[in-house]
Amino acid sequence: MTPAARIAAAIDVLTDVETNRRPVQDALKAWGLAHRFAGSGDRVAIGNLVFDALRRRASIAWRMGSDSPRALALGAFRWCWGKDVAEIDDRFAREAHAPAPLTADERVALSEGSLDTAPGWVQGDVPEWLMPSLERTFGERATAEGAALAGRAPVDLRVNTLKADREKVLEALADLGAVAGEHSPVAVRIPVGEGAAKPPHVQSELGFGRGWFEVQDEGSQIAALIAGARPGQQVLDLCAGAGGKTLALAAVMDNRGQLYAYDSDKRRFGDILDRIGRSGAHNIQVRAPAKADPLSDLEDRMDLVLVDAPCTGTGTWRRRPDAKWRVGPNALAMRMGQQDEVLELAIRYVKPGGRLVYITCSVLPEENEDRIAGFLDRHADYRLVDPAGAWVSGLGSAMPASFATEVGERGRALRLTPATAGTDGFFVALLERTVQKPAAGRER
Ligand SMILES: C[S@@+](CC[C@H](N)C(=O)[O-])C[C@H]1O[C@@H](n2cnc3c(N)ncnc32)[C@H](O)[C@@H]1O
Repeated sequence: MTPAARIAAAIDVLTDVETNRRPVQDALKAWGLAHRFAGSGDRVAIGNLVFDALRRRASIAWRMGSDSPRALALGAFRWCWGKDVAEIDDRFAREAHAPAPLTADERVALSEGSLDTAPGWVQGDVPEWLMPSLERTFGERATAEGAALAGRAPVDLRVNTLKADREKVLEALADLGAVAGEHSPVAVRIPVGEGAAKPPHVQSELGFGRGWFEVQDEGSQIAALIAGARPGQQVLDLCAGAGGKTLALAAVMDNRGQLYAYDSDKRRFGDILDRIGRSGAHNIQVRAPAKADPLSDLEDRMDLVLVDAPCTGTGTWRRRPDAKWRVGPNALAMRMGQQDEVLELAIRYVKPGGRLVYITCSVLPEENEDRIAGFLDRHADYRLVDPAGAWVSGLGSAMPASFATEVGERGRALRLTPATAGTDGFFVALLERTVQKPAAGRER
């Protein structure tokens, strides 16, 4: 397919996403099934253009004076892929299956469209209703943080230290341009290309089948590394999903002790058993929800309970840009309720002196600092542990000061973002249950 025909296809896919309210991956798949002649390079290019258009939807719409699928695709080609109007005009005139020629208004917008007078939420490509929350989190940096969340994300791998070390993985993936991650000592990063560049398919590498590495954002790795799991401990991953953090914890525990992986929705386990098999971890028990409480034997016994809470996923907007424009106030309120609920569930299992680690992949204070402040108000027998010490023990380096976030007057938690850490957005609060009984009136 010609580049112009790919733009036409991207317009079709964006139209499908808009009119049928379809997830973008489903719309891309449907387009592929209906256009079997398209090669893999075409599919990647069309997908890249669609994702870029959604990442920068607000700023493109502002410059184009329209948020139609055509305006978004043209704008992405212009501002995300760096093509000028002359090239677009020329391609549309010459190439087969091109979209209709540019109108005079489109030509003006594409050559002169500017963000100089645009509000912060447009410049940062964030939903307008969330701007106050982002300003609460980031202050004056809200626009820049939003813009960083509107970029493309690299492919991050976590080296599985049960089977390999970082040197070995770097060597095996040298052809893909793999480099060591900046913070996590077990991170390998494959930088993302521009325009129509194909992302690496790391699952077809031999090292993947051998269990040498897993795909996991460096921020998610850091969350697991600072949680404080130790070999020989009893650990519960209460919101395990497909086991991304479970596997990272298993590697830290070096196959010693016991790790329980639970999720209230068994469909979320996905391929967790295959992943565990590949990883060489022998100390993981997966426990599925059942009529009789499947976790009752763990009460008051866990050294560590990890709560990787359900959240709006605002920290993963680079990877799921369509979710950015779909999330609304009701979804946020629902998540906050679930977060309180799962924290209340988690404390059943933490032993006196044990640790409760709360994680979200969100940057909204409503899901992070507010939830933890509320939790600490309700539970006098918990205190917040500063992440700087945990960072030193878990990562073997000093935590950059800008990664700390205040939880009211209660202490500090960790916040990572694409702008500050080059990772997805993550929040991690380390909570410790005191050994003493709580004061009267503040029972758990
Ligand atoms: C952020 S995802 C977990 C991702 C996973 N830990 C990983 O690293 O790949 C949150 C998970 O929490 C689960 N969940 C939500 N409420 C829960 C509850 N009350 N108890 C246990 N799991 C819950 C959801 O089903 C979902 O799979």
